Amino acid sequence: MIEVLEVTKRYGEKVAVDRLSFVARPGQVTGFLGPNGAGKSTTMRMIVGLDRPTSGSVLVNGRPYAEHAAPLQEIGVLLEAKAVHPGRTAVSHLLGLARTHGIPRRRVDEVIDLAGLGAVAGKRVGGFSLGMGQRLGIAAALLGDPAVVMLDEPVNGLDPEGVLWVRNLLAGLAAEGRTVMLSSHLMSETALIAEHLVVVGRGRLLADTTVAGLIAQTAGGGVQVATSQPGLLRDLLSGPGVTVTSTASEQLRVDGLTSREVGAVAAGHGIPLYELVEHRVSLEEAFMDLTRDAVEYAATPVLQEAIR
Ligand SMILES: Nc1ncnc2c1ncn2[C@@H]1O[C@H](COP(=O)(O)OP(=O)(O)OP(=O)(O)O)[C@@H](O)[C@H]1O
Repeated sequence: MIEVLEVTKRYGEKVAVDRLSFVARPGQVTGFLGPNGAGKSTTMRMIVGLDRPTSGSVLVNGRPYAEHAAPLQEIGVLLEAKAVHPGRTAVSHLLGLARTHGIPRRRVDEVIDLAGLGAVAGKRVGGFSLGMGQRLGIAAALLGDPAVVMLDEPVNGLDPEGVLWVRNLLAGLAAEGRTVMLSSHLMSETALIAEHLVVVGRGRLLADTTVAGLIAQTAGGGVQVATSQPGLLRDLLSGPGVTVTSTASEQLRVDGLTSREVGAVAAGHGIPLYELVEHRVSLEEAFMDLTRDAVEYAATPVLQEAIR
């Protein structure tokens, strides 16, 4: 379990993380989402003691990271995939890490297989592609068979097969009862992997929810209807909590009712419908809606104009 409790991190004037609280629980994948500069990496660094909160506290399996005698066996982390000596081979890098914790060679071979690195295990890391580096970083994170796995942008640089591999791997780790947390700034991709979502912007918590919850809390898109009798249908549908607007000569947009309810009213009065579409808000729209005011490096209208 990872517990982030009222954490604030300042760098001089800059507030990178602002009274942030959330819990990543065992048995599920938590997606840690936010636009660039939202404070995700800073939070992850504080979770593993690489940075100290200005205030608040962070616990891994009930204790601050530094208080664990064998931290690799508590939490496996991928923070910077390229933070490996380029002259080392994948095996020597993992063996070096394993020795610090008395982890047997057998486990090194296991994680090499698990990460699909068998063919390149004896090659120098300096020649690895970004994707291979990510796989090596994930192998290192799993080395200590930890109860908590935390990965910063794990699918960055992976091809579609690699993305699928990460997705299945993380689902498997959560199914074994581990706490899995991954950061990303891509909503649609994260929604395929994570069930629990923690969304941050400018260091603050914007949402602590599920994929379904995020969609539900974003304003719905209404129902679009096309009929030969828009006036009659409009009168029949109008009522408390329902707004009906005319969008074209035979088209209406209905807010406050489902497509099923609109269809039932039309059928009940013998009104023919040519179109009945519920506009669903996409996850990406929901995410952008939520983080709109928290994007640090948004293109200004002038810039957008210049790009056109
Ligand atoms: N060491 C530092 N000194 C000063 N400011 C910092 C430092 N580290 C991070 N920041 C600032 O804190 C804010 C949060 O940065 P952080 O890297 O945690 O965001 P992020 O969500 O991980 O972004 P990205 O998706 O771009 O990696 C940013 O405005 C960043 O410029």
